[in-house]
Amino acid sequence: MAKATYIVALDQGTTSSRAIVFNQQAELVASAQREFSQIYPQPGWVEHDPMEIWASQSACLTEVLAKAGIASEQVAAIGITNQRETTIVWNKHTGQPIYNAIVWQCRRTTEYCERLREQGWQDYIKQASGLQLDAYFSGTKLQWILDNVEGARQKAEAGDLLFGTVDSWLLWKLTNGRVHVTDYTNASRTMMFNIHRLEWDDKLLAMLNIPKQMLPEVRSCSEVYGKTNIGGRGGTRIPIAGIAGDQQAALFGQQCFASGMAKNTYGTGCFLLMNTGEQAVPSTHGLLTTIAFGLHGKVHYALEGSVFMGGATIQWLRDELGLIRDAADTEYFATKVDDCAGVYLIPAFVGLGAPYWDPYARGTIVGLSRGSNRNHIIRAALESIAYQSRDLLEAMQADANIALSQLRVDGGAVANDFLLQFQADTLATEVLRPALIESTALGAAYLAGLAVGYWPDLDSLAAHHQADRCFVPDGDEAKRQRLYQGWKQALEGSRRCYHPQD
Ligand SMILES: Nc1ncnc2c1ncn2[C@@H]1O[C@H](COP(=O)(O)OP(=O)(O)O)[C@@H](O)[C@H]1O
Ligand SMILES: O=P(O)(O)OC[C@H](O)CO
Repeated sequence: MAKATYIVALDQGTTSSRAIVFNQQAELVASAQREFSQIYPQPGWVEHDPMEIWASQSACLTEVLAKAGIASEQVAAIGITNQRETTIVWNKHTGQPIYNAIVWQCRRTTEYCERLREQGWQDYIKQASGLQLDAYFSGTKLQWILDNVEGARQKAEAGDLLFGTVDSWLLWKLTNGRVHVTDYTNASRTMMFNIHRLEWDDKLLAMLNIPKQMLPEVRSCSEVYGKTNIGGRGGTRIPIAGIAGDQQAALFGQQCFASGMAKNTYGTGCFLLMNTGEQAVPSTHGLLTTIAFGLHGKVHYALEGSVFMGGATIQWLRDELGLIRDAADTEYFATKVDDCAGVYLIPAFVGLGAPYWDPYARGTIVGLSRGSNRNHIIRAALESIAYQSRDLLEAMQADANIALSQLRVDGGAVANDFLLQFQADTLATEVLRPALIESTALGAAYLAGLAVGYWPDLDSLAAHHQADRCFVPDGDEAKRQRLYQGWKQALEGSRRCYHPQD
């Protein structure tokens, strides 16, 4: 009898690398996870060691196969999903990175962005790349490396250096330096890619002074890019057949294949993506236009809103205020009070992301009275996650003119029933939690499996999306509006509390 085969997803996140084995029913068979170092050389700067990323990711791959008890020839394909925007430059002859990876959270190029804004580039960037002019994206990070690492620019111009987001770096390592490729979703986060023409944009490259020869070739999200040898020379050669940035992979894993479907991932931050079909919808409400996936010769676009402080707000309650011992405790405390009693917490600790893009806003707690207690503050923190997501969805619906019928959710914080019920109430929309919340890894597995015929087509995946629970809105419209108005007022206050001239 032929042995069963599996798909392995490599999920390279901001704080850990993971590998997950899925079977043909899209069930999780085994997983392995390794954390790696976060490097903070200066306030606002964030780096990773690319070699540690690779070491942790390849160790997870070996470990997960051992845990699952499967031989490498039973792996039908590998899919890669990754933290996006994080920028790596390496020497193509030696395979050595020339600098640490500059992480998506790193703000070191804010001044580069200010300069580009003064030069009037903002509109062109938005029109060509779909992005806001911000240090979040790879373009200015790559420019910084070429400007600041000795000899980098000359080497890049001589064709000795390669650039990649984390997917490209892993693929290059997995194929022993043979394949230098990225996919549409990762390319669409670089601020160098034209999302309409589906090619590197010469004008943006000139603006950033980036030599084109260091960029990877851009391919679809589901095809065989190359093969990796597990078990060294002479070992089994496994196709690497799927790539997508982690938020796009989650959208795919949640099976939001049709226009108008949306998912929200509640991790450290929150990332809300809505599929807008084959049409790239420009945002006039502070969102990003990005590529959802490229498959079978077609590209689907998405509107995206990202919130910097999601579950991280809960970590702040735990680590800085000491109000809770464990993130899960928040549900117990929040439900000890009937409502927030007018207390709002605005977690603008690092400014505000979409749809406000205000780097100068600061965190506030407002509405405190003599009777306010820690339950109200904990509840306000959870509610802030839901309100920020509502801000995104309101912007999305205004941009795309689509009324959402259901929001699919995933990420660590969706274990919290209170949060999801409150989210459904404030959106007046059903919130659906799937049985398997590993949507990101599942999305990468689907993409790889589709490429090698492990799953024949999108329809064949439908049976694998199982609901765990659907949170139905309470229908109290007056309360919904009143509470949200309070949030909006509190938010305006947080934007006035610090100013660059201060
Ligand atoms: N039960 C819970 N209630 C609220 N927040 C939670 C809960 N469990 C985890 N979190 C939050 O979710 C985040 C972890 O989610 P995860 O998806 O692992 O994040 P990431 O992938 O960004 O590292 C943490 O910020 C944590 O505070
Ligand atoms: O690694 P995560 O899950 O925090 O996701 C990071 C995002 O891709 C950044 O855009």
